[in-house]
Amino acid sequence: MSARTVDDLRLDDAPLALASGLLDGRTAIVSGGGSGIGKAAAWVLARLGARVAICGRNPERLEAVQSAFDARGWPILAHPCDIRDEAGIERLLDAVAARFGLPDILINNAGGQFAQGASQIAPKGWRAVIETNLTGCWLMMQAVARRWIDGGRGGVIVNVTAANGRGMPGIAHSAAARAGVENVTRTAAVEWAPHGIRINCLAPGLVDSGGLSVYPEAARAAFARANPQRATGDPWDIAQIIAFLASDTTRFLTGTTITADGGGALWGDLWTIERPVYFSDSFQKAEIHVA
Ligand SMILES: CCCCC/C=C/C(=O)SCCNC(=O)CCNC(=O)[C@H](O)C(C)(C)COP(=O)(O)OP(=O)(O)OC[C@H]1O[C@@H](n2cnc3c(N)ncnc32)[C@H](O)[C@@H]1OP(=O)(O)O
Ligand SMILES: NC(=O)C1=CN([C@@H]2O[C@H](COP(=O)(O)OP(=O)(O)OC[C@H]3O[C@@H](n4cnc5c(N)ncnc54)[C@H](OP(=O)(O)O)[C@@H]3O)[C@@H](O)[C@H]2O)C=CC1
Repeated sequence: MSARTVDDLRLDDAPLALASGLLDGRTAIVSGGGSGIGKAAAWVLARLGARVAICGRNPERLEAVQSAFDARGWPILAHPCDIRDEAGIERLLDAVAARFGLPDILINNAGGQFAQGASQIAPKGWRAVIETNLTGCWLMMQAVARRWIDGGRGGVIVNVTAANGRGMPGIAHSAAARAGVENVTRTAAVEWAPHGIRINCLAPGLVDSGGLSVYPEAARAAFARANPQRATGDPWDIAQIIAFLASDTTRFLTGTTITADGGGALWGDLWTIERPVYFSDSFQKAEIHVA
Protein backbone atom coordinates (compact mmCIF):
# COMPACT_ATOMS: atom_id res chain seq x y z
CA MET A 1 0.00 0.00 0.00
CA SER A 2 1.18 3.51 -0.66
CA ALA A 3 -0.07 6.98 0.13
CA ARG A 4 -2.24 8.64 -2.50
CA THR A 5 -3.04 12.25 -3.07
CA VAL A 6 -6.40 13.77 -3.54
CA ASP A 7 -7.62 16.15 -6.21
CA ASP A 8 -11.00 17.30 -7.35
CA LEU A 9 -11.17 14.87 -10.27
CA ARG A 10 -10.35 11.97 -8.03
CA LEU A 11 -13.04 13.14 -5.60
CA ASP A 12 -15.47 12.97 -8.52
CA ASP A 13 -14.38 9.50 -9.65
CA ALA A 14 -13.53 7.64 -6.45
CA PRO A 15 -16.01 4.81 -5.86
CA LEU A 16 -18.73 5.42 -3.27
CA ALA A 17 -19.44 2.69 -0.74
CA LEU A 18 -22.88 4.07 0.12
CA ALA A 19 -26.01 4.00 -2.01
CA SER A 20 -26.56 6.84 -4.43
CA GLY A 21 -29.30 9.18 -3.15
CA LEU A 22 -28.81 8.10 0.48
CA LEU A 23 -28.65 11.74 1.63
CA ASP A 24 -31.14 13.23 -0.81
CA GLY A 25 -32.91 16.20 0.81
CA ARG A 26 -30.45 16.44 3.72
CA THR A 27 -28.39 19.50 4.61
CA ALA A 28 -24.92 19.01 6.09
CA ILE A 29 -22.52 21.51 7.65
CA VAL A 30 -18.85 20.58 7.32
CA SER A 31 -16.40 22.63 9.39
CA GLY A 32 -12.94 22.78 7.84
CA GLY A 33 -14.62 21.95 4.52
CA GLY A 34 -12.13 23.98 2.50
CA SER A 35 -9.31 21.44 2.67
CA GLY A 36 -8.20 17.87 3.27
CA ILE A 37 -10.60 15.52 5.03
CA GLY A 38 -13.35 18.16 5.30
CA LYS A 39 -13.22 18.88 1.59
CA ALA A 40 -13.37 15.16 0.76
CA ALA A 41 -16.32 14.82 3.16
CA ALA A 42 -18.12 17.70 1.44
CA TRP A 43 -17.66 15.86 -1.87
CA VAL A 44 -18.92 12.51 -0.55
CA LEU A 45 -21.96 14.11 1.08
CA ALA A 46 -22.79 16.05 -2.10
CA ARG A 47 -22.36 12.94 -4.28
CA LEU A 48 -24.81 11.17 -1.95
CA GLY A 49 -27.36 13.96 -2.51
CA ALA A 50 -26.85 16.36 0.41
CA ARG A 51 -26.81 20.14 0.29
CA VAL A 52 -23.55 21.21 1.88
CA ALA A 53 -22.46 24.23 3.90
CA ILE A 54 -18.74 24.60 4.59
CA CYS A 55 -16.89 26.86 7.00
CA GLY A 56 -13.31 27.66 7.95
CA ARG A 57 -11.19 30.72 8.63
CA ASN A 58 -9.63 31.11 5.18
CA PRO A 59 -12.18 32.45 2.65
CA GLU A 60 -10.05 31.62 -0.40
CA ARG A 61 -10.10 27.89 0.32
CA LEU A 62 -13.86 27.97 0.86
CA GLU A 63 -14.37 29.91 -2.38
CA ALA A 64 -12.35 27.34 -4.35
CA VAL A 65 -14.60 24.54 -3.11
CA GLN A 66 -17.67 26.68 -3.78
CA SER A 67 -16.55 27.22 -7.39
CA ALA A 68 -16.00 23.50 -7.88
CA PHE A 69 -19.46 22.74 -6.48
CA ASP A 70 -21.05 25.46 -8.63
CA ALA A 71 -19.40 23.93 -11.71
CA ARG A 72 -21.01 20.60 -10.84
CA GLY A 73 -24.42 22.12 -10.09
CA TRP A 74 -24.28 21.05 -6.44
CA PRO A 75 -25.90 23.35 -3.86
CA ILE A 76 -23.35 24.87 -1.50
CA LEU A 77 -22.96 27.64 1.05
CA ALA A 78 -19.40 28.73 1.85
CA HIS A 79 -19.29 30.86 5.00
CA PRO A 80 -16.08 31.94 6.76
CA CYS A 81 -16.25 31.22 10.48
CA ASP A 82 -13.79 30.63 13.30
CA ILE A 83 -15.27 27.82 15.39
CA ARG A 84 -13.87 29.47 18.54
CA ASP A 85 -16.22 32.44 18.05
CA GLU A 86 -19.71 31.66 19.33
CA ALA A 87 -21.22 34.78 17.75
CA GLY A 88 -19.65 33.76 14.44
CA ILE A 89 -21.16 30.29 14.79
CA GLU A 90 -24.62 31.82 15.25
CA ARG A 91 -24.08 33.88 12.08
CA LEU A 92 -23.06 30.71 10.25
CA LEU A 93 -26.18 28.87 11.42
CA ASP A 94 -28.37 31.85 10.48
CA ALA A 95 -26.84 31.83 6.99
CA VAL A 96 -27.45 28.08 6.66
CA ALA A 97 -31.05 28.52 7.87
CA ALA A 98 -31.66 31.32 5.37
CA ARG A 99 -30.28 29.28 2.48
CA PHE A 100 -31.29 25.69 3.27
CA GLY A 101 -33.33 25.69 6.51
CA LEU A 102 -32.27 23.77 9.61
CA PRO A 103 -29.33 21.44 8.94
CA ASP A 104 -29.72 17.68 9.39
CA ILE A 105 -26.05 16.84 9.81
CA LEU A 106 -23.04 18.50 11.46
CA ILE A 107 -19.56 17.26 10.54
CA ASN A 108 -17.32 18.80 13.19
CA ASN A 109 -14.03 18.36 11.34
CA ALA A 110 -12.17 21.66 11.76
CA GLY A 111 -9.10 21.40 13.94
CA GLY A 112 -5.39 21.01 14.14
CA GLN A 113 -2.39 21.63 16.32
CA PHE A 114 1.33 22.26 16.20
CA ALA A 115 3.93 19.68 17.15
CA GLN A 116 6.03 20.45 20.20
CA GLY A 117 7.38 18.47 23.13
CA ALA A 118 5.01 18.55 26.10
CA SER A 119 7.49 20.30 28.38
CA GLN A 120 7.90 23.13 25.84
CA ILE A 121 4.27 24.05 25.09
CA ALA A 122 3.54 27.67 26.07
CA PRO A 123 0.29 28.47 27.91
CA LYS A 124 -0.92 30.50 24.92
CA GLY A 125 -0.24 27.59 22.56
CA TRP A 126 -1.96 25.11 24.88
CA ARG A 127 -5.01 27.35 25.06
CA ALA A 128 -5.07 27.88 21.27
CA VAL A 129 -5.19 24.14 20.64
CA ILE A 130 -7.73 23.42 23.40
CA GLU A 131 -9.88 26.34 22.19
CA THR A 132 -9.78 25.02 18.64
CA ASN A 133 -10.19 21.29 19.12
CA LEU A 134 -12.25 21.02 22.29
CA THR A 135 -14.07 24.31 22.87
CA GLY A 136 -14.64 25.07 19.17
CA CYS A 137 -15.97 21.59 18.52
CA TRP A 138 -18.21 21.87 21.59
CA LEU A 139 -19.55 25.32 20.64
CA MET A 140 -20.54 23.96 17.22
CA MET A 141 -22.20 20.86 18.74
CA GLN A 142 -24.12 22.84 21.29
CA ALA A 143 -25.25 25.60 18.91
CA VAL A 144 -26.61 23.12 16.37
CA ALA A 145 -28.19 20.87 19.02
CA ARG A 146 -29.97 23.86 20.59
CA ARG A 147 -31.54 24.71 17.24
CA TRP A 148 -32.63 21.10 16.78
CA ILE A 149 -34.09 20.95 20.28
CA ASP A 150 -35.86 24.31 19.88
CA GLY A 151 -37.17 23.14 16.50
CA GLY A 152 -38.53 19.91 18.01
CA ARG A 153 -36.44 17.71 15.75
CA GLY A 154 -33.28 15.62 15.82
CA GLY A 155 -30.10 15.40 13.83
CA VAL A 156 -26.73 13.74 13.51
CA ILE A 157 -23.29 14.97 14.62
CA VAL A 158 -19.97 13.44 13.59
CA ASN A 159 -16.96 14.74 15.52
CA VAL A 160 -13.61 14.16 13.83
CA THR A 161 -11.01 13.62 16.57
CA ALA A 162 -7.66 11.78 16.27
CA ALA A 163 -6.54 8.27 17.21
CA ASN A 164 -5.35 8.85 20.78
CA GLY A 165 -5.70 5.54 22.61
CA ARG A 166 -1.96 5.29 23.38
CA GLY A 167 -1.42 9.02 23.78
CA MET A 168 -0.13 11.29 21.01
CA PRO A 169 3.56 12.05 21.64
CA GLY A 170 4.44 15.53 20.36
CA ILE A 171 0.88 16.91 20.51
CA ALA A 172 -0.15 16.60 24.16
CA HIS A 173 -2.54 19.57 23.89
CA SER A 174 -4.41 17.95 21.02
CA ALA A 175 -4.44 14.56 22.78
CA ALA A 176 -6.15 16.19 25.76
CA ALA A 177 -8.63 18.04 23.55
CA ARG A 178 -9.56 14.98 21.47
CA ALA A 179 -10.06 12.83 24.57
CA GLY A 180 -12.34 15.59 25.87
CA VAL A 181 -14.37 15.58 22.67
CA GLU A 182 -14.75 11.81 22.81
CA ASN A 183 -16.04 11.95 26.38
CA VAL A 184 -18.41 14.86 25.82
CA THR A 185 -19.70 12.94 22.81
CA ARG A 186 -20.59 9.99 25.06
CA THR A 187 -22.18 12.37 27.57
CA ALA A 188 -24.23 14.38 25.06
CA ALA A 189 -25.26 11.19 23.24
CA VAL A 190 -27.16 10.25 26.40
CA GLU A 191 -28.47 13.71 27.30
CA TRP A 192 -29.67 14.49 23.78
CA ALA A 193 -30.99 11.04 22.81
CA PRO A 194 -34.53 12.04 23.91
CA HIS A 195 -34.39 14.74 21.22
CA GLY A 196 -33.47 12.29 18.47
CA ILE A 197 -29.87 13.53 18.27
CA ARG A 198 -27.13 11.00 17.48
CA ILE A 199 -23.46 11.83 18.04
CA ASN A 200 -20.37 9.79 17.23
CA CYS A 201 -16.67 10.39 16.78
CA LEU A 202 -14.35 9.32 14.01
CA ALA A 203 -10.72 9.16 15.12
CA PRO A 204 -8.32 9.07 12.16
CA GLY A 205 -4.75 7.91 12.34
CA LEU A 206 -2.31 9.49 9.92
CA VAL A 207 -4.07 10.64 6.79
CA ASP A 208 -2.27 12.00 3.76
CA SER A 209 -4.01 15.39 3.65
CA GLY A 210 -2.25 18.69 3.07
CA GLY A 211 -2.51 19.19 6.83
CA LEU A 212 0.49 16.93 7.45
CA SER A 213 2.82 19.51 5.85
CA VAL A 214 3.05 21.33 9.21
CA TYR A 215 5.03 18.46 10.76
CA PRO A 216 8.84 18.20 10.80
CA GLU A 217 10.33 16.33 7.84
CA ALA A 218 11.85 13.62 10.04
CA ALA A 219 8.49 12.89 11.64
CA ARG A 220 6.66 12.92 8.30
CA ALA A 221 9.12 10.46 6.79
CA ALA A 222 8.13 7.93 9.45
CA PHE A 223 4.35 8.51 9.33
CA ALA A 224 3.72 5.95 6.61
CA ARG A 225 5.48 3.23 8.61
CA ALA A 226 3.71 3.88 11.92
CA ASN A 227 1.01 1.21 11.71
CA PRO A 228 0.65 -2.46 10.68
CA GLN A 229 -0.54 -1.48 7.20
CA ARG A 230 2.65 0.56 6.78
CA ALA A 231 0.62 3.27 5.05
CA THR A 232 -1.09 6.58 5.60
CA GLY A 233 -4.81 6.86 5.00
CA ASP A 234 -6.44 8.88 2.28
CA PRO A 235 -8.98 11.67 2.94
CA TRP A 236 -11.46 9.70 0.83
CA ASP A 237 -11.18 6.71 3.20
CA ILE A 238 -12.07 8.96 6.12
CA ALA A 239 -14.75 10.88 4.24
CA GLN A 240 -16.66 7.71 3.44
CA ILE A 241 -16.75 6.71 7.10
CA ILE A 242 -17.94 10.21 7.97
CA ALA A 243 -20.82 9.83 5.51
CA PHE A 244 -21.61 6.36 6.89
CA LEU A 245 -21.85 7.82 10.42
CA ALA A 246 -23.96 10.75 9.15
CA SER A 247 -26.45 8.52 7.36
CA ASP A 248 -29.42 6.55 8.66
CA THR A 249 -27.38 3.41 7.96
CA THR A 250 -25.96 3.92 11.47
CA ARG A 251 -29.23 4.91 13.17
CA PHE A 252 -28.53 2.48 16.07
CA LEU A 253 -25.06 3.93 16.69
CA THR A 254 -24.53 6.78 19.13
CA GLY A 255 -21.91 7.87 21.66
CA THR A 256 -19.13 5.81 20.17
CA THR A 257 -15.77 6.41 18.52
CA ILE A 258 -14.69 4.64 15.36
CA THR A 259 -10.92 4.56 14.97
CA ALA A 260 -9.61 4.49 11.39
CA ASP A 261 -5.85 4.26 11.74
CA GLY A 262 -4.58 1.29 9.74
CA GLY A 263 -4.30 -0.64 13.02
CA GLY A 264 -2.01 1.96 14.60
CA ALA A 265 -3.74 1.54 17.95
CA LEU A 266 -2.43 -2.05 18.01
CA TRP A 267 1.07 -1.76 16.62
CA GLY A 268 3.39 0.99 15.57
CA ASP A 269 5.23 3.94 16.99
CA LEU A 270 4.15 7.45 16.10
CA TRP A 271 6.10 10.62 16.82
CA THR A 272 4.91 13.99 15.54
CA ILE A 273 8.15 15.61 16.73
CA GLU A 274 11.65 14.27 16.16
CA ARG A 275 11.93 10.88 17.83
CA PRO A 276 13.83 11.18 21.13
CA VAL A 277 17.08 9.18 21.24
CA TYR A 278 15.63 7.16 24.13
CA PHE A 279 13.17 5.60 21.65
CA SER A 280 15.70 4.88 18.89
CA ASP A 281 16.62 1.27 18.03
CA SER A 282 20.24 1.85 19.01
CA PHE A 283 19.54 3.22 22.47
CA GLN A 284 21.06 1.16 25.32
CA LYS A 285 19.06 1.07 28.54
CA ALA A 286 22.28 1.30 30.57
CA GLU A 287 22.66 4.89 29.37
CA ILE A 288 19.87 6.01 31.70
CA HIS A 289 21.16 7.92 34.67
CA VAL A 290 19.45 6.78 37.84
CA ALA A 291 19.93 9.17 40.75
C1 LIG B 1 -2.97 9.71 15.15
C2 LIG B 1 -2.21 10.96 15.44
C3 LIG B 1 -2.44 11.99 14.41
C4 LIG B 1 -1.51 13.12 14.58
C5 LIG B 1 -1.35 13.91 13.34
C6 LIG B 1 -2.39 14.92 13.19
C7 LIG B 1 -2.46 15.51 12.01
C8 LIG B 1 -3.39 16.60 11.79
O1 LIG B 1 -4.18 17.01 12.60
S1 LIG B 1 -3.28 17.25 10.23
C9 LIG B 1 -4.18 18.79 10.37
C10 LIG B 1 -3.16 19.79 10.67
N1 LIG B 1 -3.65 21.09 10.42
C11 LIG B 1 -3.36 21.97 11.28
O2 LIG B 1 -2.82 21.68 12.33
C12 LIG B 1 -3.71 23.33 10.89
C13 LIG B 1 -4.40 24.05 11.98
N2 LIG B 1 -3.51 24.49 13.03
C14 LIG B 1 -3.58 25.73 13.47
O3 LIG B 1 -4.36 26.50 12.95
C15 LIG B 1 -2.69 26.14 14.64
O4 LIG B 1 -1.70 25.20 14.86
C16 LIG B 1 -3.49 26.37 15.94
C17 LIG B 1 -4.22 25.12 16.26
C18 LIG B 1 -2.60 26.69 17.10
C19 LIG B 1 -4.42 27.55 15.84
O5 LIG B 1 -3.78 28.69 15.46
P1 LIG B 1 -4.06 30.18 16.02
O6 LIG B 1 -5.06 30.35 17.03
O7 LIG B 1 -4.17 31.00 14.81
O8 LIG B 1 -2.81 30.37 16.85
P2 LIG B 1 -1.51 31.15 16.56
O9 LIG B 1 -0.89 30.73 15.30
O10 LIG B 1 -1.79 32.61 16.77
O11 LIG B 1 -0.61 30.64 17.77
C20 LIG B 1 -1.05 30.82 19.14
C21 LIG B 1 0.05 30.31 20.03
O12 LIG B 1 0.22 28.91 19.80
C22 LIG B 1 1.63 28.60 19.90
N3 LIG B 1 2.08 28.08 18.60
C23 LIG B 1 1.46 28.15 17.43
N4 LIG B 1 2.15 27.53 16.46
C24 LIG B 1 3.26 27.05 17.05
C25 LIG B 1 4.39 26.31 16.59
N5 LIG B 1 4.51 25.92 15.32
N6 LIG B 1 5.34 25.99 17.48
C26 LIG B 1 5.26 26.36 18.77
N7 LIG B 1 4.20 27.06 19.27
C27 LIG B 1 3.24 27.41 18.42
C28 LIG B 1 2.32 29.88 20.30
O13 LIG B 1 2.33 29.95 21.70
C29 LIG B 1 1.40 30.91 19.72
O14 LIG B 1 1.48 32.16 20.34
P3 LIG B 1 2.59 33.23 19.82
O15 LIG B 1 3.92 32.70 20.22
O16 LIG B 1 2.24 34.51 20.53
O17 LIG B 1 2.45 33.33 18.32
N1 LIG C 1 -4.44 14.38 8.52
C1 LIG C 1 -4.26 13.62 9.60
O1 LIG C 1 -3.35 12.79 9.63
C2 LIG C 1 -5.18 13.75 10.77
C3 LIG C 1 -6.11 14.75 10.88
N2 LIG C 1 -6.90 14.81 11.99
C4 LIG C 1 -7.90 15.86 12.14
O2 LIG C 1 -8.79 15.83 11.05
C5 LIG C 1 -9.30 17.16 10.83
C6 LIG C 1 -9.06 17.56 9.39
O3 LIG C 1 -7.66 17.65 9.17
P1 LIG C 1 -6.97 17.60 7.74
O4 LIG C 1 -7.98 17.67 6.68
O5 LIG C 1 -6.03 16.48 7.76
O6 LIG C 1 -6.07 18.92 7.79
P2 LIG C 1 -6.34 20.39 7.25
O7 LIG C 1 -5.31 21.24 7.91
O8 LIG C 1 -6.44 20.37 5.78
O9 LIG C 1 -7.78 20.72 7.83
C7 LIG C 1 -8.04 21.45 8.98
C8 LIG C 1 -9.23 22.31 8.66
O10 LIG C 1 -9.71 22.91 9.85
C9 LIG C 1 -9.96 24.29 9.61
N3 LIG C 1 -9.76 25.01 10.86
C10 LIG C 1 -8.71 24.96 11.70
N4 LIG C 1 -8.91 25.76 12.74
C11 LIG C 1 -10.12 26.32 12.56
C12 LIG C 1 -10.88 27.24 13.31
N5 LIG C 1 -10.44 27.76 14.46
N6 LIG C 1 -12.10 27.61 12.84
C13 LIG C 1 -12.56 27.10 11.67
N7 LIG C 1 -11.88 26.21 10.92
C14 LIG C 1 -10.66 25.85 11.36
C15 LIG C 1 -8.93 24.68 8.55
O11 LIG C 1 -9.41 25.77 7.77
P3 LIG C 1 -8.81 27.24 7.96
O12 LIG C 1 -7.35 27.11 8.16
O13 LIG C 1 -9.23 27.93 6.70
O14 LIG C 1 -9.52 27.76 9.16
C16 LIG C 1 -8.88 23.43 7.69
O15 LIG C 1 -9.82 23.47 6.64
C17 LIG C 1 -8.60 18.06 11.83
O16 LIG C 1 -9.37 18.18 12.99
C18 LIG C 1 -7.33 17.26 12.11
O17 LIG C 1 -6.68 17.64 13.28
C19 LIG C 1 -6.84 13.87 12.99
C20 LIG C 1 -5.93 12.86 12.91
C21 LIG C 1 -5.00 12.74 11.83
